[in-house]
Amino acid sequence: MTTANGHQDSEEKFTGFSDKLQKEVDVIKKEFTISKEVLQKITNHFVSELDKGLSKKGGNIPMIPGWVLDFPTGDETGDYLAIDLGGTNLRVVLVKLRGNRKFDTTQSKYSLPENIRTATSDELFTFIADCLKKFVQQEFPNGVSEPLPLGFTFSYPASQNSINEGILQRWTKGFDIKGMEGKDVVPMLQDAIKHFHVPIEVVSLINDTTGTLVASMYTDSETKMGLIFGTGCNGAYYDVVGAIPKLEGRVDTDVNDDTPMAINCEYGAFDNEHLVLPRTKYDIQIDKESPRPGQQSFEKMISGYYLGEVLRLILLDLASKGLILKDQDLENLKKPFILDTSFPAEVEEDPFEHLPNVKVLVKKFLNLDVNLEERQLIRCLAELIGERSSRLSICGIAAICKKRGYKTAHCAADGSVFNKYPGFKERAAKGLRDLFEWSDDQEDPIIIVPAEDGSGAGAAIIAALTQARLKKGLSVGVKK
Ligand SMILES: Nc1ncnc2c1ncn2[C@@H]1O[C@H](COP(=O)(O)OP(=O)(O)O)[C@@H](O)[C@H]1O
Ligand SMILES: O=P(O)(O)OC[C@H]1O[C@@H](O)[C@H](O)[C@@H](O)[C@@H]1O
Repeated sequence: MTTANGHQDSEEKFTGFSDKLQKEVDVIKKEFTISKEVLQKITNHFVSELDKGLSKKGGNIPMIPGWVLDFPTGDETGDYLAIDLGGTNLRVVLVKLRGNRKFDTTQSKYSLPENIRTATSDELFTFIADCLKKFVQQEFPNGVSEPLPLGFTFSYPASQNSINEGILQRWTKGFDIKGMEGKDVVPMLQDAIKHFHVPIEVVSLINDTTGTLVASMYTDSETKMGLIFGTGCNGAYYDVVGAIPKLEGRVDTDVNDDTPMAINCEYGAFDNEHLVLPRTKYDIQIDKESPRPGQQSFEKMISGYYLGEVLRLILLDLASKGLILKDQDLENLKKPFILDTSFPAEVEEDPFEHLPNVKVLVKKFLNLDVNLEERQLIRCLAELIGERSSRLSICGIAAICKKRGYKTAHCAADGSVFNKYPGFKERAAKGLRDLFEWSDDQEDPIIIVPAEDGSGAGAAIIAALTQARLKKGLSVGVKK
């Protein structure tokens, strides 16, 4: 019975799905559940793919040398600007490195304009330069005596022959700005900054995971990798130059086999050849309808840009079979990407048995009225999608540990899915325990910890490391 305020009263109990719906749920549950054995199989293939990415021949995973050739000491100092062009926001950060593993940051966050994913490159860099101009005027009202050094965090796969270069390999996360793939984005930013007469010099281009790695290492020397679970997914770690065959003969004389080299894995591209990941028909449809079909297979199953879309496709599928939402207007449900990942996240956070918050959420996002059975279904699907994302996400972590032989590690993670998706942290830790078969009575030797601000402080520290190398006449890229 429904009470006056539209909520189910406490008498009504959920007694299970109808037989036909239960059958569908059982199939979906099987497809979305990742067993320990499957985790282990995926991870072993992941290790060989990381190796392949560093080979001269290459493989699915780009494994991009990031030209960060030193570990942070924690004593770097100075004022640096950083910008972070992510999948959802542009952040501008002023970082004051204090040394002694301490830094302060001031930041402003600007939502990316709605159309930015398909705008022109001029519009993108004008938007960025305009945000920088506003920020510098706000933070330095009396102007600056010399151009501010800037670390540019560019969260897309960009090849680098040096630290101040970034040739966009391909767009990800639904971006499709023409004329930028294959081009160096650093001069594009520097030209826009000059055009707006902003006193800034772009010193380095980094990936947000490289920044996360370095910033977290600055404050925690146990850090072994930097990870992002946000709009997209990715990881960075330090290898050594001698273990990177594709760099053979390409480095300067001041670099030897033991020199550290930060690697931006770009592992969202893992298994583009579809050998091990258990893709469902919903994953296949998302890939087919994306601007870059065949790319970022791993990312499209686990990251923030897509989790809401997976849920939408399943609901639409079950509605089209007449199992749910009968006689309702599905106009909104038919709109791609109408559900961002905050939707399944908030569904999972509804603490009440009758899921009243789910009712409100579905009305708000989809303009649909859902009964108790449909609310329970949405909850069940959100949990399956969230659990699959968390468990698959640890395969990249485990693969880096196996490849580098790390028996213990602090894995520094950032991004809204890691920070805000309910249960992500616990589910990921459980996935690592399952995969490595650690006994329950021991402390987890490999743990995922909250990262420092990689795309802000990390970019600044890398700019500082780069300036220090240049001052000593050391190389910051392939030999001239
Ligand atoms: N409560 C939430 N739980 C999980 N994911 C969320 C939540 N809110 C937003 N998101 C997702 O997080 C992504 C934004 O990630 P974030 O790390 O904040 O930005 P960026 O990826 O640009 O660095 C979006 O895809 C969004 O759908
Ligand atoms: O911080 P975001 O926007 O979620 O990005 C995470 C990852 O998203 C991937 O799509 C990019 O190729 C990576 O470079 C990036 O690190």
